[in-house]
Amino acid sequence: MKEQIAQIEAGKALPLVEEFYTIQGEGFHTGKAAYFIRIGGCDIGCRWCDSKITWSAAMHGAKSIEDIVHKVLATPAKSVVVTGGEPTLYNLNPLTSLLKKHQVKTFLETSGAYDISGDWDWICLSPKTNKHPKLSSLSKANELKVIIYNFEEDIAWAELQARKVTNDCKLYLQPEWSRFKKNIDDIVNYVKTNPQWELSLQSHKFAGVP
Ligand SMILES: C[S@@+](CC[C@H](N)C(=O)[O-])C[C@H]1O[C@@H](n2cnc3c(N)ncnc32)[C@H](O)[C@@H]1O
Ligand SMILES: Nc1nc2[nH]cc(C(=O)O)c2c(=O)[nH]1
Ligand code: SF4
Ligand SMILES: [Mg+2]
Repeated sequence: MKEQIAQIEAGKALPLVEEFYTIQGEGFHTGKAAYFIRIGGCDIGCRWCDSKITWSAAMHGAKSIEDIVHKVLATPAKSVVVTGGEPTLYNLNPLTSLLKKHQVKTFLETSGAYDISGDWDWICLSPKTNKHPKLSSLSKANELKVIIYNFEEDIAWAELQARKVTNDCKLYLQPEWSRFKKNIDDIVNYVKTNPQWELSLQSHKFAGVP
């Protein structure tokens, strides 16, 4: 157990919830094949989180990064999406350098609430009102993806965060899944009026894939 904790602290092993090869369903890279690594542990507590199973890291066994990458390399995947849970709770330097050693592109999904370790080809930051993103993380984002649950208040939150990212950061509004029907018309109208924003759908859920 002590050895496992040391391995996790060093970023040599990570609490793995699941791994799967699928299609990136959301945001800028939508539609491209990608291998997903979902890491356990998150203390942010979004009430609509679709991955609540990840919240307790202790429920998920630690897996060595060599074993994780070995499974990636057994597929034709050219890119890996590291998600969670909140993956930035961990030291991601060893995992990303091993992936890059094998010419695999590294994509991150994060709330931005913690410092970002690792070497990333693409960072998707989805800011949360429960625990605000760090300015240092916002400045690294290639993509800002704001979830719309309460339309008025979440749009205001989206506009506030958009002021803190770089000029070339892509801006997405993504309907919260359970309130899709309630909010989609307002989101579409907002994008038409404010075309700096784009619509991101969770297309994997429509396609029925993980
Ligand atoms: C499960 S989170 C894990 C990564 C990180 N903790 C985060 O929140 O960005 C992955 C992505 O799914 C989004 N998401 C989670 N639940 C959702 C829901 N019910 N509807 C739409 N998007 C959701 C998050 O905002 C995030 O962009
Ligand atoms: N297909 C698919 N695309 C995704 N993009 C971001 C996801 C995530 O949970 O981080 C996700 C996911 O869970 N599945
Ligand atoms: S930050 Fe991400 S994983 Fe954590 S509760 Fe929110 S959506 Fe879920
Ligand atoms: Mg998901």
